[in-house]
Amino acid sequence: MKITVVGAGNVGATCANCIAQKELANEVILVDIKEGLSEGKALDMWQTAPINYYNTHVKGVTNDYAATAGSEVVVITSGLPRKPGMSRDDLISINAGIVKSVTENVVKHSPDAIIIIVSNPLDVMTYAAFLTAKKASNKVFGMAGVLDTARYRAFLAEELNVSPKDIQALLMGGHGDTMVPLPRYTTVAGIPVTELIEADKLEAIIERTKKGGGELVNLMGTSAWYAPGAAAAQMVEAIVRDQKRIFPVCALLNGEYGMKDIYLGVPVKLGKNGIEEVIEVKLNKEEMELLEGSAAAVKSVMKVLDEMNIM
Ligand SMILES: NC(=O)C1=CN([C@@H]2O[C@H](COP(=O)(O)OP(=O)(O)OC[C@H]3O[C@@H](n4cnc5c(N)ncnc54)[C@H](O)[C@@H]3O)[C@@H](O)[C@H]2O)C=CC1
Ligand SMILES: O=C([O-])CC(=O)C(=O)O
Repeated sequence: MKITVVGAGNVGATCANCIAQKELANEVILVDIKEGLSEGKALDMWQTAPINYYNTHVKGVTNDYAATAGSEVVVITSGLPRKPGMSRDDLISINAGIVKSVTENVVKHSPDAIIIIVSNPLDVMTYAAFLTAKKASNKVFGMAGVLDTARYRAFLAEELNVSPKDIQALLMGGHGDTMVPLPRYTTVAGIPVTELIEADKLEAIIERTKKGGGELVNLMGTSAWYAPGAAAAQMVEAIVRDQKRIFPVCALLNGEYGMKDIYLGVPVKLGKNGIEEVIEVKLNKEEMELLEGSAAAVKSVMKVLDEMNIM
């Protein structure tokens, strides 16, 4: 079992480290364009193996896709992160070209790989990778919902003073400020969250979740990496261990939720075949309107991709 992570920056290195610590593969290849960066980070990680007690060997390479050949899962994190004052969508002109060229290289050497996109703007970059890879959409999808629900669950756990392990939640839509946390599908050990928290406090948590990425960008001057890296690794785990986990994932819709030809966050079943099912939960009128609003925001960024004419 070989897994590749492209981009040895903050998110990619964290993701590779999580994959190694969970022993999800014999070998993890970490790729970057910056000479020495992936080699150095991989060597540093490998030196934690005797301390953290794992066998997975992380190897770093500079732009050498031959070393990634035969990977079963590839996580693409290469691209610029945003700075304070920017939106994720502002990254499109640079990141679209990066995601396209990286995807071409990945597919050339690992034609059967399942590809998970992390680069922003997430929904549109995942669509770009799908167009480039020319693979079935169950094998090309994006990570955002696992992270966004983790933020939502962490905020709720803190407010309610309960274990984050006991919070189950669903969040749909694009990975932007229009994302749609769903209180009707949020429980604390099976208890509807609305029975445990005042409406105004829940609303404040929903608003904080929607802007959760921006909160961290403002604090650090660049975007988050611990939770994003761990979230992508959790998706890899569901695939390589064929766990049939239900996660919100950025998936191509083909009529589900009345939408087509758009990548959007929806609940799916993840297993060894990648997306094994897109789950259609019942949404009420208000929830559906929010999801449609989020889809419209993603479509407006898809238009920019179209205008750039690089796909
Ligand atoms: N989907 C999500 O929920 C999240 C997405 N992100 C996105 O992930 C991306 C990476 O973020 P960070 O790791 O913080 O950035 P970073 O700047 O720390 O790392 C990015 C790495 O990509 C490398 N790179 C650039 N072009 C490349 C190419 N053609 N081939 C290989 N490597 C290349 C850079 O050299 C750099 O090391 C950003 O676009 C960010 O917005 C970040 C957090 C969450
Ligand atoms: O906010 C950003 O730019 C990075 C990201 O997608 C997140 O942390 O949710």
